[in-house]
Amino acid sequence: MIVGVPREIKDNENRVGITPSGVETLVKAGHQVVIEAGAGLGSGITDEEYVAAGARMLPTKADVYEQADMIMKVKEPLPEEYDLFKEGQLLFTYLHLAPEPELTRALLAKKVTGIAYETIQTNRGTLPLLMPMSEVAGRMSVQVGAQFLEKPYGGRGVLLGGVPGVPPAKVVIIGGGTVGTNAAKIAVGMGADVTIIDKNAERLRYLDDIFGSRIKTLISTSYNIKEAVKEADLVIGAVLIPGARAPKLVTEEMVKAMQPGSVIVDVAIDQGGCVETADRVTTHSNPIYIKHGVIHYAVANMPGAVARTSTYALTNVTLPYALELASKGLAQAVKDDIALARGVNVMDGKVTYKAVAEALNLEYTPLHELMDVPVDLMRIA
Ligand SMILES: NC(=O)C1=CN([C@@H]2O[C@H](COP(=O)(O)OP(=O)(O)OC[C@H]3O[C@@H](n4cnc5c(N)ncnc54)[C@H](O)[C@@H]3O)[C@@H](O)[C@H]2O)C=CC1
Ligand SMILES: CC(=O)C(=O)O
Repeated sequence: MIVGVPREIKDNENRVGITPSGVETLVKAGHQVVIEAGAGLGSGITDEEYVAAGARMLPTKADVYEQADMIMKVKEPLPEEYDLFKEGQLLFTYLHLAPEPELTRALLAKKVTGIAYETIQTNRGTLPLLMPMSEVAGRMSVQVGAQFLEKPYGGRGVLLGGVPGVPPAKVVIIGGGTVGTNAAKIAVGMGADVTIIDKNAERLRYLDDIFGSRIKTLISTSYNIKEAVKEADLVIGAVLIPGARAPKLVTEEMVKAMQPGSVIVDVAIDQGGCVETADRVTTHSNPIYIKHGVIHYAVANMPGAVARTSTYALTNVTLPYALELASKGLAQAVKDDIALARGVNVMDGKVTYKAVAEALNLEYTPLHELMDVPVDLMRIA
């Protein structure tokens, strides 16, 4: 198979879909890898390193899309890439289709098979291709939140850890999964007063076990969220229902009740955001806006800012699946690996992931109607 890796074009997206080590693995398995010139530079990887590992560099993105059977990248394609899709091409990347009707339409029209990193899910319910980037974004969320709480950045002028004689800042994390846990690690380390809210009591029990008395936990109800958010200096949105639009748990009224200069980092913005007033996606170039006096940070590719770390963390987990797809072909790969099958969001002009179809009000075609996969594919043990 020819695997193609284009350069990322989202604002300040410095990650790349493959490393030289990944190129070597694919080439040794008998595949060809074509990479857009300069694709790795943002992550500190030169064209020469790719060539030494066995890749062919191509001058333009169009060349890569034209030659590749499978496109392997990081972020969802942007409108200028839609015309480059080839019918039947495999697209292996983060897709986040629920808030992206136009991209979904383009993939359906070109009959591209879109395999979304973020919905590949094991039988235990874990999301192995989302996890490393959630670790990065969770850790970053507290870093950026602490920065924007500083007065010169428009914040309340509050130091996360406080100092002796002055209490620490209150950090409220909504969603205690990978992002939430990693945010809590950093916030606790900085000495903040941390509350984690989740709908899953088992998860809260686990977090209570690992953090002990250094955090407070709250079950997710609208009342608890309202009371916690009112007092918060920093709110971190970290909920996820795989594939679906994020539920709007923090309402505009709750945001109005926050102190001016407090900060919201809605990490879940890639799935539409869990804060009602996080009504637009921001970029690394222009990361915040202010609404009701509260700073909103809603960057959908946070790990792109720490590209070197993130590229290696991401490709550690994507490569084994890419190798399965390239070596076995789609049909055999999804038959053999149910986690990978759960990643198929669109194929043959049909939406094959239920939460995406529901979010976009499109017809849903279960994958087992198109491929040899179990009828109860989405049943998580
Ligand atoms: N903006 C960015 O650059 C990045 C965004 N993300 C996004 O961050 C979000 C969170 O990802 P992960 O932590 O990996 O997901 P996860 O699945 O590990 O955790 C999500 C948590 O949300 C909880 N949850 C679901 N509904 C809830 C509700 N109504 N109230 C309270 N809690 C609820 C779940 O119980 C779970 O513990 C996702 O949308 C992910 O795509 C991840 C990485 C980078
Ligand atoms: C998860 C995701 O969307 C990102 O890492 O950019």
